[in-house]
Amino acid sequence: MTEKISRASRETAVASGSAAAAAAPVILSNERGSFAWGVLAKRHPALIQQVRDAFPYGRRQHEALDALLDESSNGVVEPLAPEEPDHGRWADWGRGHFGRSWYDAPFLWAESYFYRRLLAAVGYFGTGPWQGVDPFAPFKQAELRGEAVEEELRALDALADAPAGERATALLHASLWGNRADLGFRASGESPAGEVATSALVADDSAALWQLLPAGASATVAVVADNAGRELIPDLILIDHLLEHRHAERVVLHVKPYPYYVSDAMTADVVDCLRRLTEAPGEAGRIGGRLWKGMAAGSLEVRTHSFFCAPLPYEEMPEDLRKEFAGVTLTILKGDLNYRRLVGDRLWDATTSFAELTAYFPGPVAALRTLKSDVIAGLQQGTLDDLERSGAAWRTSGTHALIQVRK
Ligand SMILES: O=P(O)(O)OC[C@@]1(O)O[C@H](CO)[C@@H](O)C1O
Repeated sequence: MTEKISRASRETAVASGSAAAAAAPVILSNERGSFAWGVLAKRHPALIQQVRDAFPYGRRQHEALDALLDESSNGVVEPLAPEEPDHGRWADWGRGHFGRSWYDAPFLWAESYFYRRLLAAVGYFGTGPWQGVDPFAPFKQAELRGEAVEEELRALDALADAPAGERATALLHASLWGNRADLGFRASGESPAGEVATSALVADDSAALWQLLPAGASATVAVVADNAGRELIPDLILIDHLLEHRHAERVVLHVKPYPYYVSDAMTADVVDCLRRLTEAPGEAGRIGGRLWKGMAAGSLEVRTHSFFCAPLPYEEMPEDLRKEFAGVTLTILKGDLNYRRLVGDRLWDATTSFAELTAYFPGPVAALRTLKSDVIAGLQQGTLDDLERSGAAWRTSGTHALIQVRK
């Protein structure tokens, strides 16, 4: 099966200095059969249904969900209600998209706005009884209680006595492939988290990553988390390894300030994962205990920023976040969405240099991502040729992954 690549627009390209950006169109969702189209046409309606089924919402929420389903399927983009706290910000970000089809807006914007509107529909920021109730919590919790997590935690016992290098690689890969566990995929019945015969790294700069973090160098590492549960657990285990083996003296874990992209991690999810770890027997429990203490001691700190839920590329990050990333030894960005925001949600020529695209980033940066959307850069020509020849849906199915580093 060959992939139908999303349609893209040069006109909607955001201003960017590089010539490569000028040539790489922004991804839209209006190409029927493309990945982006499928997200809006299938994944979003399925998600509305799942959220609706997961809570005993009242009439008001059901009506708002009906209206969102209708608008996003058949209508034009409507602004956020004036009483929503960030109405002004979204009015700015959405200029040019309101009154037009959702499918004609940049994919990144449309997806991001969909999640914001879903929160509005269920009253997440309202003053009523559903205020602050994460509509995705039941899915996250079920995953955390599931057999897969149980098994992954048990497997840590076998790794406890492995040589440090072997353990480091295994934990880095666990964090990387943990990104395949994305509840957004499951909303529409796709399953990148299943058994994958063709798993492969399309780029592997892990040697550069470890070079940036020699043991004992008092490094601070920023980890920008992606999904909760099955991804955040291995992220936390990797963080413990960095701290234990003195690759980092301090780790700052950045999470979302509110629910986003179904399974994205917030502070509450960090707490749930730490609790899951500490309550586990064996090595998992020991790791959980160390991390719990690390939070109190300041070697592990959780932070959040509204920019993490903004429909913008990292190139447009605000000054405070820029300073934050400039001040650390390495920033590790987890997941597909962070990758799209890091390099720009565009149809790059897949061999465009990753280092050039991320030159604006204020410090060394590593992307750990399974491939779940059309965006890809930094591939060797030979790798690209092999992937294209395979005929597989390698860009979007989550069967492939990458570790890319810009020093
Ligand atoms: O950032 P994650 O969790 O790795 O992936 C999120 C993600 O798979 O969800 C979208 C579809 O809903 C994709 O476009 C995408 O990037």
